[in-house]
Amino acid sequence: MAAHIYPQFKILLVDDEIPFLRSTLLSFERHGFTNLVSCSQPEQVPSLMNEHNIGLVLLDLTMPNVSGKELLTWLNEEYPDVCVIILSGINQLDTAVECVKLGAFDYFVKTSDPSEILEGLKRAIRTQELSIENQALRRKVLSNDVFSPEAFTRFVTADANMWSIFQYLESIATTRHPVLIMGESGVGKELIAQATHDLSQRKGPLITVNIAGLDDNIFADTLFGHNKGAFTGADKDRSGLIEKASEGTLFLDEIGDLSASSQVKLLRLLQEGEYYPLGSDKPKRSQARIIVATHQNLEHLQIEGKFRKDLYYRLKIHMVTIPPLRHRLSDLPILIEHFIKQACEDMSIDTLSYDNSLPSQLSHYAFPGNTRELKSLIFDAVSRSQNGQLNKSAFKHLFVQDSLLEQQEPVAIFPNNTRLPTLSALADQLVKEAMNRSNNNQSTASQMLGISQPALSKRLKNMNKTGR
Ligand SMILES: Nc1ncnc2c1ncn2[C@@H]1O[C@H](COP(=O)(O)OP(=O)(O)OP(=O)(O)O)[C@@H](O)[C@H]1O
Repeated sequence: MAAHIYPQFKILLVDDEIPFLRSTLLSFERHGFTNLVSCSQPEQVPSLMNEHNIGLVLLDLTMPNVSGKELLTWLNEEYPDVCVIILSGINQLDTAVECVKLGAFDYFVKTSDPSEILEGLKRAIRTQELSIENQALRRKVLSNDVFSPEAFTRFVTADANMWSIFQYLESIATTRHPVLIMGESGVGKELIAQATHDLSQRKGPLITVNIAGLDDNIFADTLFGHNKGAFTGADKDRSGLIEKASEGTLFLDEIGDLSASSQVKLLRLLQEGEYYPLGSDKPKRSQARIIVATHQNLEHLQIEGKFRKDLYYRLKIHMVTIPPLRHRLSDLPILIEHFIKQACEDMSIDTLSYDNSLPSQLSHYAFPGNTRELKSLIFDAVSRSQNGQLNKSAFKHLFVQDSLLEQQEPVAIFPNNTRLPTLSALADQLVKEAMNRSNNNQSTASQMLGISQPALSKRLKNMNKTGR
């Protein structure tokens, strides 16, 4: 199988000592750093920098013709975005300090423990990756475009916040860092994971594992596989899902349910890129990209001691929170339309017409089950429909709650002994709340408030003018 190319930019090794160059290249390759280029003649560096997409340079200090310090100064001026690590035969503090002042990212003595040099290499790669992602993000924010909208076609939305999330996901889609997707149940996290995988340009598949209910052994067996004889019944070697996802993405759903010991295994996988099949003491390397999702608040779980802090911080390098449907009310009309069409196609019936006021009627409902709930309501309504018209009886129970609310005695929301707000202050508050809930969509907010859109617009202008 062809080795996975990592990192996304090239690492250039410059050293006139050819045996050291060879052994370093071999060691890097063995540890999964395969995107390498090397040279033993420092005067070739400018043309190599020109030819390749180099993000990191490892530089020897003492070389004939051009010294490492001269090259370092040149690189810093010509390629300020490139990270330089000095690998020197000299163990002198003042030389190290001087190199850092000249712009080196790190300094190692060649005789250092190889694992220290590897750790330094990983740090430099991480820093470069984050800097590349930041630049991509900045470009996205400035251009305000989603370049591959087709990746998000399955996630139907007109919501501005969702488009910002798409932009963000697009800019980080090709990195190796994990992505954490948060949001209430049914908001579409799995669709977002799929879109992120589609954008990642990875050749392999998206493999989904639902963590909920998996104990530590089943988690390890499912993900990492086992060797023959690892436990009773393990009559042959079996590879885990992580291997199936090696050229692609592993999506771990319901990550908040991961047991404490499984959290340690996942952390090791993320930190070292390594895992052990059950019954094996030989680690295997994994190149799979990890995406995780949860409907729980991971930060709270971490504060309560139920989720490891180090794992949480690893996972949240790239994090998105999908807003609940009740905060994306402007999506209701297109989602209703979309699900009616989908249901009619599934049930092989002609598309149905429906009452225009349906989105605004449904906008009063909180949708605790989010888009999944809306989808099943619409499918239910379509299945009960006749005569080309959507049957609204499937929504009746939602409206009953509203009419009950209207019949109820008003709840005392102002304590007896406090001053009442004026009518206009209260109206302003209501307007702000409706704008908030509708994500600043005036048409949806006006429906919630029971006034026309021009009336709301006028009110908002007045509030702005008077600074309310
Ligand atoms: N914006 C959307 N457009 C179209 N379909 C959607 C959208 N959001 C969710 N759905 C549909 O709703 C259902 C639930 O979505 P999904 O499984 O992605 O949610 P989830 O957030 O992963 O839920 P859970 O937390 O329960 O795993 C799916 O059938 C999905 O296709």
